[in-house]
Amino acid sequence: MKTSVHSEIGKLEGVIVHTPGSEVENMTPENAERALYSDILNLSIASKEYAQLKGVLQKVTRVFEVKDLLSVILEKEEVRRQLLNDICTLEKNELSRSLLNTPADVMSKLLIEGVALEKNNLTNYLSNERFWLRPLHNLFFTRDSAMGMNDSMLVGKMANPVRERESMIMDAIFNHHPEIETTVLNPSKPASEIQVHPRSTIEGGDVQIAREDIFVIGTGIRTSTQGIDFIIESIKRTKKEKHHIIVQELPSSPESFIHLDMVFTFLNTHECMVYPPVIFGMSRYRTIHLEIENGRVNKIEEHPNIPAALQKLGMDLEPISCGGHVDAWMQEREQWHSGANFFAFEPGKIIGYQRNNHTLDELNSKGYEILAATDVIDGKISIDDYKKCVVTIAGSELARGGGGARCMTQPIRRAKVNW
Ligand SMILES: NC(=O)NCCC[C@H](N)C(=O)O
Repeated sequence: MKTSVHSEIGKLEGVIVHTPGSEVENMTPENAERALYSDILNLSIASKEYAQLKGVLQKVTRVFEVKDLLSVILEKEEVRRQLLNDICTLEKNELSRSLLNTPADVMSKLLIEGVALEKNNLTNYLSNERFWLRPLHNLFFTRDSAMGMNDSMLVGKMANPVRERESMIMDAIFNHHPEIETTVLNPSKPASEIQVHPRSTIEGGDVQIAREDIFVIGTGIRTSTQGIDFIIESIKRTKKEKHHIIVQELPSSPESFIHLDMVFTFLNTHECMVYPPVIFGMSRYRTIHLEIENGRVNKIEEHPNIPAALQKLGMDLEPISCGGHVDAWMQEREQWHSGANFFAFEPGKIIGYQRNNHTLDELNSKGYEILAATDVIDGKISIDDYKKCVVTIAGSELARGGGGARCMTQPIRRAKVNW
């Protein structure tokens, strides 16, 4: 499959996900924060909820699992050696011979779920660590570790060490999987002529492809301005035609504002979801438009907000309020549980959490039919019968991990949009 992501809403043709496994439970309240969770999760409940997301995706597109993709590339001796070596160097572990010799599918599982620390010497006996290789608690948020940008896959440069192995795995998959054809752009392995600032970080939750020539990117605690400068440099070097980057500054707290997609997502050709206090509130969080053409930045100017900046570029978007438009408390409560984090699998057809009632009522008042994922999966209703709909998934446990439907999906191919 050739990767191609020219929008946030084009009909989905391929998506990478990760079904959560034991890695989401392998933490205590004390280290949940280190794992970047707001709470600890119960896997058996999370699995049932996740099955709803995956079940809906399987109805509409081709779904790839990270674990399977990884198993395939680990069959190649030089790939497994290189990847394990890179991981051990990064995580300051000695290369494990026994891990290197495990079958590909077992190794894939271990690289995701972690390897327990053997209490076989004094240091290990006294260590407070439970794992020699830590579990990838956040892998089910596949959105963040790599992102489709037109015909390339940009590998994330994660802001927190606990997520760095995720982007290494994605880099290896995109470079070596026989079924995926793409150009990989990786700020950790830049082309020789591009300087990457040591403070560069980029996570997919912040990067949105509004249109082939317009990227909307959040900057805050996860994606640094230096990370966005890397994207600008790459565009300068590879594209002659005019491209636009709209940068949205984000608050650094609470943790529900980590990524742009927690406060702003595209829903349709003419509609977007917004968390009003951040997107429209009187604040010091600026919206900055950079225009790039013929290898240089032509223009940098500020706009009142993202929809206003997009309107100047010919994209007229009606904002729909997360939490409804009446009560600021409801907006705040529903944003906290990823109420603005929708995933579009076709223009006007989106997936989101069932729990955010006020947001769903607001969408319904704008013509979105509310469909239960279970009914879609069971074939009781067909998505094709609706022009606009929101398919709702259960999300009591999943939301505690800190993300929603957009965070849990990494589209690699979408059809072009008929604007
Ligand atoms: N795009 C997103 O907003 N992803 C959610 C990531 C949540 C995860 N616990 C993290 O803090 O990285």
